[in-house]
Amino acid sequence: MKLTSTQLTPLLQTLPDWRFDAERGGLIAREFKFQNFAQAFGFMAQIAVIAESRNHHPEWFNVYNRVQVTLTTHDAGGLTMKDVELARAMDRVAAALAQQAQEPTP
Ligand SMILES: C[C@H](O)[C@H](O)[C@H]1CNC2=NC(N)=NC(=O)C2=N1
Repeated sequence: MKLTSTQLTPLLQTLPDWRFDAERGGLIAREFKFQNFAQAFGFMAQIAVIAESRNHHPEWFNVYNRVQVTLTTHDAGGLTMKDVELARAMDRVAAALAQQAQEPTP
């Protein structure tokens, strides 16, 4: 079910790296930047598994180490909790990859 603006406002505050855009009934967008293509593609591979299991899929665009993501729910004509939850999963996976990149190789 499409989130109302009253529901959306506090949820968007929990997604500070995402930009809300009112186009197409409402969408959120974020650009992720990784160390290289392998890490960007690793992110996409992890998210692909999650997206498939939830039957909720991102719109995204990748060039080298950048992944530009747009989330919306076409079926609902705007943003739903599925988008919020997928955004959270993306933030979590990207943060974990950034963390791993910091660690010295064993
Ligand atoms: C037919 C299929 O269930 C629908 O197209 C699903 C699949 N994944 C989806 N993903 C997203 N982001 N929005 C949708 O509305 C959507 N709908």
